[in-house]
Formats: sequence, structure tokens, C-alpha cells
Amino acid sequence: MAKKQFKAESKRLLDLMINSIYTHKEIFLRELISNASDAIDKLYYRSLTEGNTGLSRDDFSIRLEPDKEARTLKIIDNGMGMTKEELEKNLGTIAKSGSLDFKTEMEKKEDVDIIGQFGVGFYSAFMVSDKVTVVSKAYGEDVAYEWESTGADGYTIKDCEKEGNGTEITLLLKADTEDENYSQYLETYQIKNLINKYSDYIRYPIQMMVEHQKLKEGTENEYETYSELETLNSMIPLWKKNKSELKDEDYNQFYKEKFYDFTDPAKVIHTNVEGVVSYTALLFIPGQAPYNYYTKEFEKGLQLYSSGVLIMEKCADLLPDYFSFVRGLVDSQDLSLNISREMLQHDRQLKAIAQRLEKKIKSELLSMLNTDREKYVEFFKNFGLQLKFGMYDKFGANKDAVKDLVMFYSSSEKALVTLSEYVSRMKPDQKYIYFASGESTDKIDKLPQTELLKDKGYEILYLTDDVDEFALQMLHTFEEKEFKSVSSDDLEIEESKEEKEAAEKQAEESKDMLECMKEALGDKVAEVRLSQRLKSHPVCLTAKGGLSIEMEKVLNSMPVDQKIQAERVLEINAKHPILETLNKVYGEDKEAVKKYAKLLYDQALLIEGLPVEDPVAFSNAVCELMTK
Ligand SMILES: Nc1ncnc2c1ncn2[C@@H]1O[C@H](COP(=O)(O)OP(=O)(O)OP(=O)(O)O)[C@@H](O)[C@H]1O
Repeated sequence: MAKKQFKAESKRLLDLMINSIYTHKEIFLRELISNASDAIDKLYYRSLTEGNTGLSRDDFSIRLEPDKEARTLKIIDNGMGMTKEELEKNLGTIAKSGSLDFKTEMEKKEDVDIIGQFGVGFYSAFMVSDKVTVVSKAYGEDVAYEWESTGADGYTIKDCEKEGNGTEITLLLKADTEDENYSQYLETYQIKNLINKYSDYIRYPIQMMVEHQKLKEGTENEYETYSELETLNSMIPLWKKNKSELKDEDYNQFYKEKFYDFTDPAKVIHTNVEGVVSYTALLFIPGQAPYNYYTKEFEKGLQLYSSGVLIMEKCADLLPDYFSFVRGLVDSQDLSLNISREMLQHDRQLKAIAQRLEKKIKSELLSMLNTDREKYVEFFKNFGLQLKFGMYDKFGANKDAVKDLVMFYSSSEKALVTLSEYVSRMKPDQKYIYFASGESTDKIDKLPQTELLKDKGYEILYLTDDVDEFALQMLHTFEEKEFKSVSSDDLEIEESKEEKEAAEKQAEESKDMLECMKEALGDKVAEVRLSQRLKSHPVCLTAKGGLSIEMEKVLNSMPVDQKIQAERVLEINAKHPILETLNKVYGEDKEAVKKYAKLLYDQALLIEGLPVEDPVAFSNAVCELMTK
């Protein structure tokens, strides 16, 4: 059976092409400039391979000519140009890319960086134009041709006059509508803007006559307008320059201009990778967290360039969430682009780049930690919270990637320390990494539960962010050491045999009294017991099981209906005179002990920073005691 070819409804296809591929109309300029750059590249390649053409890189340029009166924008290049056949083939066949053919045929990968590959970019001109006219003269030919089209209705080609080789494209812009302002593409500032955004690193100068004002000679306040040919693009991307040529100031200035920051970056990472996927990355760790960093509005991502042309403003897939603070860009020639250049066809290459970047960022941060502590602490104050979120997020899937980077305040060092530093200072028989949670380091430092541990010389990590305890719980252990809250029921610190026996004896003696207290408190607590961990404070509240009182506070502060309660334990200081009083009163008046139980429970709540359930009853009970 003979195979039949598909037919296409070319009008419909062109319409689809023009209106459905791109989300932003403004990219038409990027596409036409990329074509001009390709045309120049082709001629430059020829000059390299054929020799004696008398052409050098400096002879090439791309010109833009907006004309408000005629409502036209011209894009002119002195590149390879097109013959009549090429005009037919390339601009008359949808999805025919002369550039791709050229790239495939090219023998050597000289200093040429062809951008086009799909054969559709040109048609984006119709998103903003009613009519497109292309006048082109191929290099080495005598005749020029004019191709003209108003879009879906087809095109015409005729002979015409043109000086020199190259292509001149004239766009007759559409009339403005309520939703769309096409006139903006004739404004100098907008053209500059678009070049800056998408085509800043095209390797040939993109030039335009720009009007300026100057003081009229011989006058003091009379101005006159003059025009000057300006190059709008910076051409050589900073990241393509040799690292040895670049100074800190160059990077800092580039960062501040490109990413609109006032502060110098804390760290610059400039890396060139050759391999299965080759790329250059220029990354910055900001010196300060952006004002919206910890809000929903903040969008992570790196700029993505392919052959110097901006493909994506914020490519989120290049950064893991815990490094979302990193700004910068990646430039790679090896990406499989989607036809609109807005998305990537395959994310395999992207994933490979992302993985390497993640490793690189981590190693740079670790080196900052080891060589410039002050700077790292400053960095951590800005972005540490994000790292800790990263440890907790996705059920701890990334905990190993960040655990070496997180810091907590240390009771003994009075500064931020890493987990590995804590472990290196642990006592030989110390089983756990101790931590205490609270609103601020000052408040935690005053917590009764921390007293004994500090007294015995144990270091405690003070957790002040809501996520901290959850993050540590996700981590579970660090260098095989488990974490233990100072409020958990058994701290397992070393006790002498005598201390142990004395404690057991005391507990036995007070058993009935403690049960009576528990009865008075009902469901509020799971247990009332004596505590050896307290020093000067009479009581404290601790928790049994996995949920601590701090976690209870955090969970209950979230906007959900359900209230969660930790299994609370009221601990009475075994060394405090209050125990003697309680035992004495218990012998005389059991009802009085019940009242004391409630009072002590309320005190413990206050110390813990929790609300007293019935403040009036509490205040009355205090008064009653005073007036006894
Ligand atoms: N200014 C130009 N000078 C010479 N040839 C051009 C010019 N503009 C377009 N062409 C030719 O027309 C072809 C089609 O251009 P078009 O922009 O549609 O696709 P492309 O650039 O090849 O690919 P892409 O869709 O990836 O941009 C090009 O491949 C090129 O051969």
C-alpha cells in the first residue's frame, strides 16, 4: 500500500503558530534578533572557513529602527541574507529551519553559536504586526528580494533594490486595543528593556539611534535634542569571561544590577562544568534576605540561558527549596528546548544540572562555615530558617543534605553552633544531644528544666524557631546520637548509686500525696511526680511521649480547629522545701493539698509560657494563701 503524506491546513497551522505557542507577545523581538544573530554567525563562519572574504567580527551589527509616524519597527542585519529560494523555503514553509540545516552541516564547532532550530520563531512577528516585509540580499549575490505577508493569507515575493548583503525586516505594528499596547514596541525605553531582558548577550552589537538632550551652546538653560547610535546589549556575558579577569567588584556590580539588590552578595559561585551536560553557572548568595523571602509571594529559581538568550526568568527546577535563597543564572548549550523556548522539552539535562548545583552550593556553604565563621553566621541568620524547613519538609527527605549546615544557639558557647560541633564536645558518657525550646534564648535560659543539666556541665541547644523541634525530630539522630528535650521524662544523666537510692526512697514516701495531687488535677496531667532535675524552682511541666509542650504550642497556633495536647507531667522539685510542706499538709488536710496541686499546676503553666485556664480562680487561690 502506498504511504500517504499528512496534509496540513496551512492557514490554520500558521494561526496556531502565531497565537498559541508563546505566552508573551514581547518575545517576537528576541526571536527576530536571534535570527539576525544566526544570519551573521553563518556569514562569520563562512569568513572563517573560506578565508579571503575580507570580513571580520567587528564588521557585523544588528540595527533597530523604530518609526512612530509610520508605526514600523525595522530589524536590520548585515548577515548571510537569503536568496529567492531560501526566502521561499525558510519563510514560506512552517517549521523549516535553515539554521538547523546549517548547524547540522557545519563541520567544525567554530566560534559560532546558532540559536534557531525549530523554524517557527519568525512567525511570532505576526503576534504584533499586521504586515511583515522582509528585504533580503544573500551574500555574494547581486539581486535582492522582497517577501511580504499579512499573515495567514500567504505571501508575495518580488525583486527589489537593496544595498549590501543582509536582511531588513519591517514590522507594521498592529493598532492598539483595550488589552494590548503595541505602540510600546516603538518606545526607546521598552526596546532597551526587551534587549536587556532577552538579548543582552547576543554576541554582535544591537544598535539603535537614541535621542538625548544637551545644553545648547552659549546658553545656560536651553536644551537641544541630538541623536546618537547606541549599542544596547552588553554582548559578552560576565559569566563567559575568564574568572581570572574578574574582580569582586565586577561580580558585585553585576549582581546588584541584575537582581535589583542594594547589598553585595555574601558569596559568589562561578562555575564552569564540562561533561554530559556542559554549563556555566553564576550563583549568588544574597547578603540580606529579600523582604518577601519568607512569604508566599517569593518565587525561587535561576535564570536559564541557552546560547546567551534568556529562556526562562525563574527556572524553579534548578534549585531545591532549601536553597531557594540562591540567585543567579545557568547558561547551557546542551538543553533541549521546547518550541516556544519557554519550557524545556526534557528535564533530564535540567535535573543533572540541578543535582550538581546543589552539591556545589552545599560545598561552598560548608567552606564558608569552615573558613569565615562570622560570614556564615550572618548568612545563617538570614537564611537558616529555610535550611531548617528543608530538614523537616517532605518528611525529612532532604535532611541529610542540610544537617551539616544548620546551627542552634548553645547554652555553653553562648553562640550559634553546628550539630557536629555539639557532638564533638559531648561528655564521654553522654548519650543524648540535649535541647530546650522556647520563645527566646533568654527565656529558655531561665527554664527550670535546664538548671540541673547546666549545673552538671551539659551543653544544651536552645531552639527558638517554631520549626526547630520538628526538624530535629525528623533528623532523629546526628552522628548516631539521639536528641532529647530537657522536658522529656527521663534525661538519663549520670547519677550516683546513693543519689538514685535517695530519690527512690523519697518517691516512695510521697507516693500517696502525689496520687492525691494527680486526682485533683484529673485529665490535665498524665502524672504528678518528684523531680531530681530541678534546682531552685518548685515545679515544672514536662511531657511524656513524642509530643513536647513546645510542639503542642506550635501546632495549636495553626489555623485548624483541632486542639492538640501533649501528655503533661507535673514535676515537683524533690529538693525544694515545697515538698516538705506538701507532705506535711497532706497528713493534716487532704483537701488543702488538692488546692495546692491546682496552684502549682498553674504556676508551672506560667513558667512554660502557657495560659492559665482560670486566671480568676488562680488569683483567688493566691490571695487565700496570703490571708491565711
Ligand atoms: N534575518 C535573517 N537572515 C537570514 N535568514 C533568516 C533570517 N531570519 C530567518 N531566516 C531563515 O529563516 C529560517 C526560519 O526562521 P525562524 O525564526 O522561523 O526559525 P529558526 O530561527 O530556524 O528556528 P526557531 O524557531 O528555533 O527560532 C531560519 O532558520 C533562517 O534560515
